[in-house]
Amino acid sequence: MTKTTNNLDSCEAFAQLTALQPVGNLATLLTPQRVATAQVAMDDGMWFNYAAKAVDEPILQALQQLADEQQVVSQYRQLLDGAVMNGSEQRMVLHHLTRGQLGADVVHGGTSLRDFYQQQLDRIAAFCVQVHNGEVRGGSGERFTRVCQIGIGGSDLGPRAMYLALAHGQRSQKQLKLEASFISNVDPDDAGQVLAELPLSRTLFILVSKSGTTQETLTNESLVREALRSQELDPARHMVAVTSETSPLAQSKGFLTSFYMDDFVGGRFSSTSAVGAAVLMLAFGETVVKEFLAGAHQQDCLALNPNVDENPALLDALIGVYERNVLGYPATAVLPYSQALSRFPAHLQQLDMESNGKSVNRQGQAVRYATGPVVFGEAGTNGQHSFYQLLHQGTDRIPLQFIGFLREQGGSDRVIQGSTSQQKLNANLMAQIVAFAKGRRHKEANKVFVGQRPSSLIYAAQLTPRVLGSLLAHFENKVMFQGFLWNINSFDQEGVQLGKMLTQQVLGGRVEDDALDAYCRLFQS
Ligand SMILES: O=P(O)(O)OC[C@H]1O[C@H](O)[C@H](O)[C@@H](O)[C@@H]1O
Repeated sequence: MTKTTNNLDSCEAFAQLTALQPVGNLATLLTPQRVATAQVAMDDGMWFNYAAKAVDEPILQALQQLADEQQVVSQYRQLLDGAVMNGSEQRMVLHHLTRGQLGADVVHGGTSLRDFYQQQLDRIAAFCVQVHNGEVRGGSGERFTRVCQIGIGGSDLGPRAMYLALAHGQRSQKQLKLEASFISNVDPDDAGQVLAELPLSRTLFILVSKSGTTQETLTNESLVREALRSQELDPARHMVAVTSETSPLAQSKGFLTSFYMDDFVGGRFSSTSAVGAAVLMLAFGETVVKEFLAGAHQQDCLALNPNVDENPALLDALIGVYERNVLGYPATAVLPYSQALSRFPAHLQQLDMESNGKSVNRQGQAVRYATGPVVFGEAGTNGQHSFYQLLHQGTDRIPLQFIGFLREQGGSDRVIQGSTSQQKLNANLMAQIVAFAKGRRHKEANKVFVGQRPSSLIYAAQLTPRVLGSLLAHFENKVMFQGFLWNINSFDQEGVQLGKMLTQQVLGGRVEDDALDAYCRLFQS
């Protein structure tokens, strides 16, 4: 029997890990020397620093053994080579291939899928040139100056977070080609508000849906088409589609052109496929997107290293499993000290919680241990004035994932009252790490900080396109490794289906459940 199907609680290394003495005092562990050395290079001057994590040498060694016993890097290699890692849907998992080849040539239906993904990127690049130079124009003959993506879940969160992460920097360097907006929610106020602000005759819409069947997206598509028609604009000259080749959308007419992904790229892992590339290339051009993809590919390469002290995503994943399954922490907070990453926590919520929010293993049996944590977050320092109270003094201990940069993106930083805004931002970040770890004694009970709140820090000189790609892939790979460690399928998402089915009953007037029927009556008035 192969080891790759082992549950976490049947691993010898997990038993050893559980038997180890936890770190007694994070405050004393956090020495200056540890701050300077407890880190793993992520390349491009980027680091994963785990100095303020409650893991000492024996724990790290046990984590290495756990990674070895669960053969997580060899599972990653199998995934890269095109093994069916999404067993419940009988699918390969190929998002890494959208940004480079690391394993065997993966061929499906006679086509090399690396070639397929690259061709789609090339087609998008060629189309973007035509839009940018005015060869492709809107129905009234005007040049496109805006782009608006219609999509939800993985067809919104990642691309939107990536766009927002780069827009200010690109705008300040006068490199922003088209400003982007997004419509996702089926709430009519979402489309209503975005459409009211857009110059429709100059707007190109990208309809993004992998399945081509998502209710919210198709509803919003209709609203957009109606809005265009109401201004006597031909919707077919204002809309492109991004979808999987097998979806109903792939057959439909009424688009300037269509770009494709396939069933082997999960929605939440699709930012580096045509799903993210279309809006990012329209907004920033091909060079920026190539840099972004190169950063992601670089992390994918690092993730092949079996040594945890040289593989940041694996180390991050293992520490997360230790905190979840040995220390029993229920959640994790993502705290980027960068306004550009304001939607990054929202993307990670889907990435992590939709992937690892599972209770059965890959053999379909219930697991008897905790899997994915609750993930939430907010850009610093905004979070400090909101939920940090609970993080500092609440009854749950919640591990923290800080992200920070030496320099801002926009070049507008200036000294105000003795320090620049970036210096203030980073002073807050550093202060928080130490406050969380070390706490403070006080004679008044409500002013005591017990500390012992672990955190890690990813930092780099600046949030460039390449660094952004690295960050994205780091978390994708962390989530993947955690799924392997927990022996769960991180690549399906059945948890969304029940609600969808009941929604259809409500809309079709065929409600079977009496409580749901009662709720329907509440909303009738
Ligand atoms: O891209 P689409 O097929 O429209 O799917 C959009 C989203 O909806 C689904 O309900 C899934 O939970 C998500 O994983 C997916 O990203």
